[in-house]
Amino acid sequence: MTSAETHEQQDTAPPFPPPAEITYSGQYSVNPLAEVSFRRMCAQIPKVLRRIARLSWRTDRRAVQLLLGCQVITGVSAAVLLTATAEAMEPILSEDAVADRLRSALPALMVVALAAALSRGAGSVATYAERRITPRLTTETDSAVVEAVCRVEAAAYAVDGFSDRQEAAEMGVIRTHVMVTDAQRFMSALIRMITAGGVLSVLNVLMLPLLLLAVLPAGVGAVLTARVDYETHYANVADRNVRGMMRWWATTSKYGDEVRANSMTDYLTYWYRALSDRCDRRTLAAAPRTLRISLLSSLAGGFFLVAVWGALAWLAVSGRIDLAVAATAVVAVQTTLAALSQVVINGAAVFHTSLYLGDMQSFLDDAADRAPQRGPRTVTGPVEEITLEEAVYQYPGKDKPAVDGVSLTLRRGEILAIVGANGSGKSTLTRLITGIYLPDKGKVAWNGTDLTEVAPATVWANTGLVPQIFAQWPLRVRENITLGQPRTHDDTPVWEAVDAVGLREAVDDLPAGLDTLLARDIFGGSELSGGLWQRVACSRALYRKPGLLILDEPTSQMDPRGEHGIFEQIKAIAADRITIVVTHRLENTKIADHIIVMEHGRITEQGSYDDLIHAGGTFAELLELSQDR
Ligand SMILES: Nc1ncnc2c1ncn2[C@@H]1O[C@H](COP(=O)(O)OP(=O)(O)OP(=O)(O)O)[C@@H](O)[C@H]1O
Repeated sequence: MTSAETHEQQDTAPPFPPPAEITYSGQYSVNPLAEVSFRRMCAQIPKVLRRIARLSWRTDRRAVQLLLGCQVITGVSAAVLLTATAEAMEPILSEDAVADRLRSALPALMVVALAAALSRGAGSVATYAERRITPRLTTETDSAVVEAVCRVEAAAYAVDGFSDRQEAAEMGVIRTHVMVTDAQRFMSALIRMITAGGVLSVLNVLMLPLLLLAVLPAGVGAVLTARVDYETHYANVADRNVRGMMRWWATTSKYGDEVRANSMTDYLTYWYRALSDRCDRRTLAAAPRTLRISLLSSLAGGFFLVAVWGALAWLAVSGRIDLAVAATAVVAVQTTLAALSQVVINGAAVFHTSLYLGDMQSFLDDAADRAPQRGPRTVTGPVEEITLEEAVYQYPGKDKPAVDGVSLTLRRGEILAIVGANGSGKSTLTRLITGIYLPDKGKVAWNGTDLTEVAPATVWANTGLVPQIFAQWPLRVRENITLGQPRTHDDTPVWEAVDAVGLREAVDDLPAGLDTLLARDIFGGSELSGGLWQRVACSRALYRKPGLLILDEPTSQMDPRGEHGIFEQIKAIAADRITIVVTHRLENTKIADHIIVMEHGRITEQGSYDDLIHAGGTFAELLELSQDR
């Protein structure tokens, strides 16, 4: 094709398709705030304050005690400050000589100065205490979310909305950065408001309700705005989740070659921007609503504020309160007003936080419910036999089972090969055998014990799995091999595992041998080739010396020498364990004692290699195709 033709084709090509509309359905697609009344929303604030206090208490008791002490000092100093101001006003506004007025007011003024200093000091110490709590609280909640996800039954990943709820929970973690600050500011403003309001009520009983009316619209406005923000956030959760995943895929150096050499950059950046624009559109669509809320609440607040000052002026001018009291009232009104505004702003922030914390908590609760609850029995001793009886497994949302009534017996010392077309259920079958998934129907038993009754950790202590797609951990070579096993100071078994997969030369070539960090992106890190990574994954499984060894396409990226070495090794250690090899390279199944052929989730043929090549079935056909070049 000439370059002119290429250009012409590009000119006439249809525009990029926009990202798919991502909406998940089911119970989690409903915004939990949609039906909630304003009163119920406000009622959440004390609840969330208690939760923040509980979380903080668990994180750092002394800092919480310090924080509470500071709150008390703030409140007391606010009351002392106002009372002393009232005392100072009387002599200051009297008819005496200036020097006498100042002398008489001096003790009260000194109390004012001391109370102000105390209040400021308490504020600074409270900030210090809050800074001690916040980072650890964030780490606690963040780690709780990570741990919860790692500990759920693997089947939970396929449940509708699980990953979006995880994304929503992440927002709760982010909010923990500001939640103690918000709660602390809310509490100290509340205390200042109560004390200043109390003093004000003593001066004139009418003032407090008027002041409340002046700030209440701002409070209502702030809570309603938080509600709108949350609605937008909720509508964007699924898109943000996918955008986050795509961001990682598009920017991680592992896929950099593919992105560049296949000229994917334009579409990926367009896609990313289009999804961001979609989120922005939802956010912008909400802006007029928040503007309306803000304007209306300011208008109502302004009206009542004018009424407050008007009332104060009227009380003073009509002689209902004397000038000294009026002057103190001005200070009290200012203090109460500032405190009330802070209460309202921080109260709304606490409410806003409560929404995200609620999501986080409900995700953690859901994840706890999805943690394995299988039974207390354990797998002890060597794995002698694994049996499957009519095992069926269907992924959520799928209309056909991935494994559909498989019966099988595996005995120690045997090698089983599983073959079959893509999507025929091979990997799912291995997940059932290892107990990663429990069958919907039928039974999987290890040494005669049904896996539904066995604590899964005791099963997985006996398994070694090389999955088709394995993780390339950004850890040192040593940890990449020993990951999942108890730590040991002795490198001998690590080197044995390295030698078993023919990796010694490559490890010796690395700058720091077993201590080399296998992460190209990190300073000082190194990278391995695809085949060498696959050898690392195999050595990880062999290092475990498992009772059940499962290798799902373990050598797909290896050179023939490497592949031969691995299969020799599998044969050499097969006597002590059950071994399963999933492969499309049918030649490799020669090492197996027994081969099963899967089609549409069922076993359609089985036998030894020689049986199957002469049976004239799918196996023989696939083998012939693989040799037809
Ligand atoms: N996590 C999952 N969620 C939903 N469906 C899945 C999941 N994993 C696999 N499936 C579906 O289950 C069926 C069997 O998949 P499985 O991965 O077990 O096949 P396989 O034989 O190992 O395929 P391959 O040879 O391509 O590795 C397929 O229809 C697949 O789409």
